Amino acid sequence: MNHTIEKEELNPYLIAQRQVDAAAAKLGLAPHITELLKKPKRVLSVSFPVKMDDGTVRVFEGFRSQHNDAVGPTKGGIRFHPGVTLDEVKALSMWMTFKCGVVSLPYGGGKGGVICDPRELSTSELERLSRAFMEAIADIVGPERDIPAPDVYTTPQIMGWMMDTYSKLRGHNTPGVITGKPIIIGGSQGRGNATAQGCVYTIQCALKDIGLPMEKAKVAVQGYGNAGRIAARLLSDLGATIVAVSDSRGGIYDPNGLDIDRVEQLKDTASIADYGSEYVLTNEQLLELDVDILIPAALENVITKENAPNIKAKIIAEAANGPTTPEADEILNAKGTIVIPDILANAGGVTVSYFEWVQNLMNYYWSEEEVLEKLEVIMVKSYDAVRTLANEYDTNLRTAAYMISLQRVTAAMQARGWV
Ligand SMILES: NC(=O)C1=CN([C@@H]2O[C@H](COP(=O)(O)OP(=O)(O)OC[C@H]3O[C@@H](n4cnc5c(N)ncnc54)[C@H](O)[C@@H]3O)[C@@H](O)[C@H]2O)C=CC1
Ligand SMILES: O=C(O)CCC(=O)C(=O)O
Repeated sequence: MNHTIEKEELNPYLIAQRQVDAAAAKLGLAPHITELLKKPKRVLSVSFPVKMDDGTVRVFEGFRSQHNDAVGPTKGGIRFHPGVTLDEVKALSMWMTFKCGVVSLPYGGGKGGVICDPRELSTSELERLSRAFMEAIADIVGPERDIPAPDVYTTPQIMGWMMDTYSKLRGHNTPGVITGKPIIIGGSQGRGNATAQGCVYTIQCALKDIGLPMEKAKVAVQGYGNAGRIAARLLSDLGATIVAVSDSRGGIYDPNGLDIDRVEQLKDTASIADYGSEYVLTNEQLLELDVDILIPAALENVITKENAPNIKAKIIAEAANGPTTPEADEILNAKGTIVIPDILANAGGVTVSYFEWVQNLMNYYWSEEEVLEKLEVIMVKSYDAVRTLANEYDTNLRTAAYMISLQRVTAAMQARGWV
């Protein structure tokens, strides 16, 4: 008997390349085009010193990957996390290219990351680290080159420090170098909620597809930060029942629905675990709950071939980037689970980042209503286009989303005479 269990590939860069291969094969793309789409155009790796409050100096390592700029300048967030790797940042930059393609933004994809744990740093250490990283990557970013934004454990305040550093280096105010800034220095109305709001628009489309009213939907959310916390709030306001949420320390579950006001208050003042010991569950258990909608909104590779067979949700809305492995995807597709892929489900963030950049370049600012109205049009139109193509090619939403993007980026590369 053969007891060999094949180990699942969890390197996000190799996973992103497999996703490109799957869509490229459906489109019949030439091998050299596929090869180009599977690698970043430019990667910068930096080490830089930061003075700690106790007088010592620590050296940090960070990366900025620019995947493809055929459609326009590269765009994508900066992650501060102890688990950041070069391959992760490369994958995230690829996903940004295809995300911008699905929602038709005039951008390519970029991403940055610093290996650090901001939860262990004081505010002044975090400020020095943020400014030092921006200084280290300043030569390759800029409003017409590559425009960063927030991602895991980075905030509007960090974007503000980075914009200030870049502006000082250039000798003039340059708000368009980064998005997700505080409103007072050129941030956009609606950017704070945008990732979650965009995700909610796509969930509304998917609920229509399966004929389930929002008021009857039970939801579990993994990750309680910018994407997950706001998604839980917005869905709760629309009448859904949020039965479980979690953060890096674990989760809470009440089959009758959590009191979202109380959860938010606990997150701000103590820990969500203080909701009550009888409600506590693990991040792994949360994924397998009997819910209608599951929103992974934390990190990569949480839905694998190990737990995919036990997942009961009818809809998985990937607020996080890369939460589902290709093997898990196959299992979920076979079960008929609707997986709204990351490059569509969480594209609301970069869409409003685009609006922020446009406002910075015009120096003319829009109301929150204008922003949300424009965001909804883009998200619904993009979902419909992906759904239509998926039906036409008898494939899943992820492959269809990639097909739309790959076609767009390929057309841009051809128009420039690259391929
Ligand atoms: N912020 C944005 O605009 C966008 C974020 N995303 C993606 O959404 C995901 C979350 O990002 P944000 O909400 O911005 O980050 P965040 O830093 O605001 O929140 C992250 C949340 O995840 C939790 N978390 C961390 N490790 C965890 C673990 N192992 N298990 C469960 N929870 C864990 C944290 O406690 C925190 O609640 C990431 O995959 C990010 O790339 C995607 C598009 C845009
Ligand atoms: O707002 C942006 O430019 C990008 C946000 C981001 O990093 C993402 O969509 O994964």
